Amino acid sequence: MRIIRTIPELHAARAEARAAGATRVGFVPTMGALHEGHLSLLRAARAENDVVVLSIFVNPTQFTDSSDLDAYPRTEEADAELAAAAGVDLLFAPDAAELYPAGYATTVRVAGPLTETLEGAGRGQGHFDGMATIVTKLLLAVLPGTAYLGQKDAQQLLVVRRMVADLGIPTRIAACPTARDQDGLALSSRNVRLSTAERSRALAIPRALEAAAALVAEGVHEVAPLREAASEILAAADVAPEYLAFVVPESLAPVESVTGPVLCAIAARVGEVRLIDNVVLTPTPVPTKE
Ligand SMILES: Nc1ncnc2c1ncn2[C@@H]1O[C@H](COP(=O)(O)OP(=O)(O)OP(=O)(O)O)[C@@H](O)[C@H]1O
Ligand SMILES: CC(C)(CO)[C@@H](O)C(=O)[O-]
Ligand code: BAL
Repeated sequence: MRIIRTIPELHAARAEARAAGATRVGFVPTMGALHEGHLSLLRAARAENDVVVLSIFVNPTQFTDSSDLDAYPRTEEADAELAAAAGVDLLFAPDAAELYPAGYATTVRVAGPLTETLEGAGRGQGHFDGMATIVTKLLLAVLPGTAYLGQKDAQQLLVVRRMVADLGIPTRIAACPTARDQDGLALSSRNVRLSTAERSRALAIPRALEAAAALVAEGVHEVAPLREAASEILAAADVAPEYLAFVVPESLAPVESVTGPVLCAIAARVGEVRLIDNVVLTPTPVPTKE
């Protein structure tokens, strides 16, 4: 595995690989502090490509809360070991000056409801502006055929897909399922900042999602009772959601009943740590009469 710090070096490594006959380039963008969720993305990339590129960059422009940026875990050495073991060929780990040199002045903005609601409302428009900008820059630096993103950040996935389509970036965006700990908590780099007590309270988030999914499986399709059941579980753990949303997965428009796939998404602060998770609810088919 080669560790690469600059964009020209990355372009050269890419050209070298292509000259050697490696045509399929898979890319996994991350902010590091790698966990099994990231590794599942790398496995998907490894299975489908000749060259796997991983980027690790804690992008300052997508953090709208400076204490969140300061506290973001950074574990570069352990990350490099995990990446090499996962079969990464090129680890792109630039510093901020490489991606935002003096005089940098360009922002990529995906406008409209995809970025105004949920995470956009909670973290501010700057979050998705910073994310879209860095993902564009990373895609241009890596020029991958496929980029692998996690469904845990469902809204990010939608925003990236919109942006790639709008800008005509020739990269397929592959969505990978959310990897969870055995107890159901979605893996997240921020989980290391939870105390033991906070971590057990945080379990209310996947349990609330599971409760909504279980009710749908039992044939409850109105959102009101689903919301009530999920809210009760969160409240019992003293977790106040920033949002508990039931929305159309492609448009994020709110729904009142589950007549097709519905994204149920939660953001909640547990102690100092803001966590997100989601599940797609699918209505049970109505049995047809003989
Ligand atoms: N549990 C998970 N399962 C699958 N993919 C994940 C998981 N957690 C993160 N990812 C994906 O990994 C990529 C990099 O995410 P990132 O580095 O922000 O990790 P993270 O653990 O989500 O961090 P944080 O939750 O602290 O923002 C994103 O595409 C994200 O959706
Ligand atoms: C896609 C990403 C690497 C851009 O900084 C980040 O938002 C993340 O880790 O999900
Ligand atoms: N996991 C999405 C990137 C972020 O939290 O900023």
